[in-house]
Amino acid sequence: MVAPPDNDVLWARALHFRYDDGSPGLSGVSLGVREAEILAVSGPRGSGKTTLLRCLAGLLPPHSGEVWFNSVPVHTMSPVTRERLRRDRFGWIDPAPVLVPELNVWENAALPLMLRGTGRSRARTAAVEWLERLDIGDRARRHPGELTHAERQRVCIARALAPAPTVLFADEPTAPLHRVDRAHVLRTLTTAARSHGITVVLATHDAQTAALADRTVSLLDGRRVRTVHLPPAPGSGESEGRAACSLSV
Ligand SMILES: Nc1ncnc2c1ncn2[C@@H]1O[C@H](COP(=O)(O)OP(=O)(O)OP(=O)(O)O)[C@@H](O)[C@H]1O
Repeated sequence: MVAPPDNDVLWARALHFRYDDGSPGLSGVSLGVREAEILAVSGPRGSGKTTLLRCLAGLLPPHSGEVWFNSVPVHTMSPVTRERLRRDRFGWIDPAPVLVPELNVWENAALPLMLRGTGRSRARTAAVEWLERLDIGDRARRHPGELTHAERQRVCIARALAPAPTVLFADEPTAPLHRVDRAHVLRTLTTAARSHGITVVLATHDAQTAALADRTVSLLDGRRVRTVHLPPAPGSGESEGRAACSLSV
């Protein structure tokens, strides 16, 4: 095993993953994520973004390849150790909001902190602070069933940020939001990450969202690719746009 570079908080080498039904999820993806970096993973639907995030977060063990977190191998960890790593160091935002219906909004947002052992009162303070930053502080005592879909997603984002994870995996985090809402929530998320030194791995198929990141890696059919914009063909007008092609890297 080759140890990863010191300044990469996450490092993956030659990840391969195939689903039980034979669908190829990843075919040899390597990448490094630097500390406090916001890295966008872009690509069309089905290109492997979710699969890559799940492998990096220790949710899916790759069939081959390596994942390292802060120079510690994740791919050889026992399931219990990986679970503890996810609980204590990682945050996760899904494209659709999933909350515990029996708990109110602040209890939902405080849940990961309480699972880490933070007392109820401190956890509530931290959760409410994040709910306020995301403009839903006034819903803190409501239950998820009383919220709109977009409000529930904001709660999920507050829940992921409240414990200040070392790495936040955000899989299309603003998919359920309207365009105006989306810009505000993304700005809150990226500003929070930058001010707290949180590393973010953000899956998105939206170029505007990817533009907020420090760097983008692109996937196509489970492989990393580089998109090259070709100059317009001689004689064609600018209005016809520019062709692009993807090269495996
Ligand atoms: N649970 C699953 N079982 C079987 N195949 C799957 C499963 N999840 C994903 N796949 C397949 O693996 C490939 C990569 O899917 P993945 O969800 O990682 O892509 P994605 O880029 O995140 O797509 P999207 O933007 O639609 O979420 C696709 O061909 C997909 O159909």
